[in-house]
Amino acid sequence: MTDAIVSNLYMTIIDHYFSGLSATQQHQFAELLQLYIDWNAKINVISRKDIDQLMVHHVLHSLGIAKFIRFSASTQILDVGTGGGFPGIPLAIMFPDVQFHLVDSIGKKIKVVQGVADALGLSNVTAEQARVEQLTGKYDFVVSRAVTAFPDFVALSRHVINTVQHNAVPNGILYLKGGDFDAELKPFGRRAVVVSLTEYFTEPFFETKKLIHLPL
Ligand SMILES: C[S@@+](CC[C@H](N)C(=O)[O-])C[C@H]1O[C@@H](n2cnc3c(N)ncnc32)[C@H](O)[C@@H]1O
Repeated sequence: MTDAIVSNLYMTIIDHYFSGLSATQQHQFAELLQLYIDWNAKINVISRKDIDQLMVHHVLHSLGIAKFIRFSASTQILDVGTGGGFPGIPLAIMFPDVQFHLVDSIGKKIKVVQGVADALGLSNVTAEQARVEQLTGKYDFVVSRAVTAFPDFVALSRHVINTVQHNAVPNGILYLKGGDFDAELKPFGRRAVVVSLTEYFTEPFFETKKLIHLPL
């Protein structure tokens, strides 16, 4: 199959789960595969075996957050440890009226993120090489996937959460995580809400995948 055909097949998956996308959003999602193939050849941000699974393992996985919450316009989001742009880039396509700041401690990853955002014309995305501990700005939500153990992640990033609420869901951390992490959630008791992504998506990949929401 050519990459163009694979892109079209993937678009069917996105359309299936998210109806009503604009032509611009459809075009941006369809462009992702080729953009990541091209960038990944220069700077490795997605494992070579996983690039074939980009749309499910990375794009749809990121969009699990969009099933949990529809961010209101002008919400400010920080993606911590974005790597090649996940979950921030798919969410920025999904919510063009929401502002996304994507940070990673490794500069070459931010180069990829900036390249992808520029190619897609994502004017709601900024990207910065930084450690979250150094940031002084405030955000309604921190989104993230696969950065560190959850308690450590909360300790590193809780200082950036804004106390003024703009959304139906309380401000806080939205963290995508797989596997068994019950022990990691113990310190937060019932405050941490865990949703299985199988509630949203039927692909077997999501059988072990969860979203944690910690209001802060
Ligand atoms: C396993 S990768 C995950 C990348 C991306 N979130 C994903 O799911 O594809 C973890 C990333 O977190 C970044 N990172 C780790 N600690 C960080 C910190 N304190 N501040 C910012 N980025 C950090 C690393 O540089 C790395 O790119």
